[in-house]
Amino acid sequence: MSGKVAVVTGAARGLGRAFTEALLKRGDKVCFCDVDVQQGKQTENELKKNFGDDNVQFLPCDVQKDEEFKDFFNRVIQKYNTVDIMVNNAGIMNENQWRTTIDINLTAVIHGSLLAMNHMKNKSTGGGLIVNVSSLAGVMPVSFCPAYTASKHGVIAFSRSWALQPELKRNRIRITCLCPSFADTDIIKGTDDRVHGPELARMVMKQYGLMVFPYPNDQTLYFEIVVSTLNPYYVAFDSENSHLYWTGRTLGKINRCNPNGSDPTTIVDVSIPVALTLDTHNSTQNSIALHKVTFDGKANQVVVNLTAWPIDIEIGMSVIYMLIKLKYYRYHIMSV
Ligand SMILES: NC(=O)C1=CN([C@@H]2O[C@H](COP(=O)(O)OP(=O)(O)OC[C@H]3O[C@@H](n4cnc5c(N)ncnc54)[C@H](O)[C@@H]3O)[C@@H](O)[C@H]2O)C=CC1
Ligand SMILES: CC/C=C\C[C@H](O)C(=O)/C=C/C=C/C=C\C=C\[C@@H](O)C/C=C\CCC(=O)O
Repeated sequence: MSGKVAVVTGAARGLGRAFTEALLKRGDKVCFCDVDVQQGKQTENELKKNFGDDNVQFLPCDVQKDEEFKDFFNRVIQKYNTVDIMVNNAGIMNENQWRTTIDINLTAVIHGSLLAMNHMKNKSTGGGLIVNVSSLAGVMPVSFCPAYTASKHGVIAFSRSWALQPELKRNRIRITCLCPSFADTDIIKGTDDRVHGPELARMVMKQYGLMVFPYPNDQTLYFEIVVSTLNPYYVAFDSENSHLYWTGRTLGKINRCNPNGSDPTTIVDVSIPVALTLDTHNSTQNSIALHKVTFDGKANQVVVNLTAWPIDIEIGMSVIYMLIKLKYYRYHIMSV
C-alpha cells in the first residue's frame, strides 16, 4: 500500500506535519503546502534530513486563494505525475474572522477535494483517497466557537454527501474525515479573544484532555489506519453504513477471540471520544457478532470480545461504532 504520492495542506506544523511524517514513514512521497513559508521551509529541511531529499517537498500556497491552490496541485502532478492521497488539513480557529474561518476550513476543503477527485477519476491507474480534517466540533455544537463549528460540520456534510455518489465508487475514490478533539498545536494556543468564552473553552479542553506530540497512539495511528486501508480494488461508499471511529485516550481494548480457545489477543485499544474518524468505507463485511461487552466500572477496563475470525482492524473498529450507537460512550465521557 505504500509508495503513494500524497498532498497535505497546512503541514508546516501541527497535525499536518504529523500526518506528513506518518505518510513518509509508510514510504510515501509527500508534497505539502502552507501559507507560512518560513516554517514550511524549515519543516521541509528537517523532514528531508530524516526521509530523503526526493521524498518530501514544500511549496508555498494559501489554500484560500483559488488560483494558487490549483497551481500548487498542478505542480505536484507535474513533479510526481500523480496524486493518490489528498489530505485537506489546513485550518484556523478565529471567531472574529469568521468569514476567513469558513473560507479556509470549508471552502478550501471543498476546493481541494474537487481538485483531487477530478484528477483521481481521470488518471490511468484510477482511484485515490481524500482525507478531510474536520473536528469533534464537526459532530457536536461547541458554544465557544460557532463559526468554526459550522465550518467543521460542513466538512463532514460535504464528505458524506460525496461519498454517496456512485461516481466515486465507480472511480475507486474514497473520501473520509478525521475528527480530532484537542491536540496540543498552535491552533489552541492563546484561546482568548478568538473564542466566545475562553473560560469555558479551557474547561472543556481539560475535560476532554489534550493530545500531545508525538501522538504515538492517537492522531497519527488513526491516520495510518485510514491510509493503510486505501485499496484501489476495494472501494465502496454507503453513507448508511458510514463508520464513526473514535479514538484518543485509551479506554479499553478490543480483543480477538482465538479459535483455539487461548486467551484473547488485543488488537486495538478502544478509546474515549477525544477524536473521531468518520469513514465512508464499505461496511458490508462487518457483520461481526458482539460476544461480550463488560464494564468493570473503571473507564479503562472495557473489554469487547469478537467472535468473528479472522477479523481485521477495520472490522474491529466497527465495534466502536456499535458502542457509540449503544451510547456507551456517554458513560465514558462521564467517567473521565
Ligand atoms: N489541534 C486541535 O486541537 C484540532 C485541530 N483540528 C484541525 O486540524 C487541522 C490542523 O490544525 P492544527 O495542526 O491543530 O493547527 P496548526 O495551527 O498547528 O496548523 C495549521 C497549519 O495550517 C496553516 N494554514 C492556515 N491557513 C492556511 C491557508 N490559508 N493556506 C495554507 N495553510 C494554512 C498554518 O500556517 C499552520 O501551519 C485544522 O483543520 C484544525 O481545524 C481539528 C480538531 C482539533
Ligand atoms: C478552543 C479551541 C477550539 C477548537 C480548536 C480545535 O481545533 C478543535 O477543533 C477542537 C474541538 C473540540 C471539541 C470538543 C468538545 C466540545 C464539546 C462542547 O460541545 C462542549 C461545550 C460546552 C460545555 C457545556 C456543557 O454542555 O457541558
